Amino acid sequence: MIEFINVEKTYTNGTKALQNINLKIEQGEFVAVIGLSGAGKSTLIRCINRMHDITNGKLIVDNVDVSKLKGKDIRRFRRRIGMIFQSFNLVTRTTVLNNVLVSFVPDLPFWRKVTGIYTKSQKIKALEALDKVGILDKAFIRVDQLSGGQQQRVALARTLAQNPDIILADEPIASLDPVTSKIVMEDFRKINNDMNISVIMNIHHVEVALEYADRIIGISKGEVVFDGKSDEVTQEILDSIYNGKLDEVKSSIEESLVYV
Ligand SMILES: Nc1ncnc2c1ncn2[C@@H]1O[C@H](COP(=O)(O)OP(=O)(O)OP(=O)(O)O)[C@@H](O)[C@H]1O
Repeated sequence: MIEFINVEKTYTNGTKALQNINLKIEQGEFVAVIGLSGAGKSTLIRCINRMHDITNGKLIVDNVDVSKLKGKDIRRFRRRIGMIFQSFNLVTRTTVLNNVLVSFVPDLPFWRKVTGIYTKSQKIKALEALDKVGILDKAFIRVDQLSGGQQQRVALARTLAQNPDIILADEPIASLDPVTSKIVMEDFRKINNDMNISVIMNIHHVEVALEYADRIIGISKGEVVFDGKSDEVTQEILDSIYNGKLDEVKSSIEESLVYV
């Protein structure tokens, strides 16, 4: 379980990105975090794996007080939390399989890191992860020959290979067209349903969030203004989360897709 208790985050330049955050997210939930640009969605997600430190309050993940972790313990903790970014973060000039195998690097002894020799069982795990997201046939293809959606699925496979309990996804479909977005969202749904991995996703596409997530957390100016089931979300609630600017958000998403 992920628990935020009176969490506050103020950046060093004085920007208060989060305040009064109180949330409990159970294992296996599929949560979408929505809100205007600058509302604090990314900050909220990135506090969970200590990419950002909280300034006040407590953040507990499976009985671990995240703020108290140090050195090796942070790295060990992060192994249980996969992170997916809008930009995929792949090494495009090598194969799909090599990109997934990278997830094992922190576990390798020094000589294996240098020689890049992975064990048979690691290779099997990597191939299984590719199979789960439906791109096993692409294992030996260079990443730069794949479409955006396929690249995001490689990133998902790389995360799955590390056997996480939680996947944090920061705008995973922001640079994908609607059809490809759907395919990637189906992967998230499958992983969430079949493997009981919690998915916490920051997303601009409201309709997609409502379709795929079980729970919606609406953030406005660093505070939670809605927390409930997707099917409880009404137009009024969306207006309060987006300060009445939802149409502007939708048209800016449509404009950005013209350039995909
Ligand atoms: N590293 C940083 N240093 C200072 N301020 C930051 C930093 N990162 C984010 N902020 C500020 O914190 C606030 C919340 O930002 P955050 O990126 O969490 O919002 P967001 O809802 O994810 O926005 P977007 O949808 O545009 O990504 C904003 O005012 C932003 O300018």
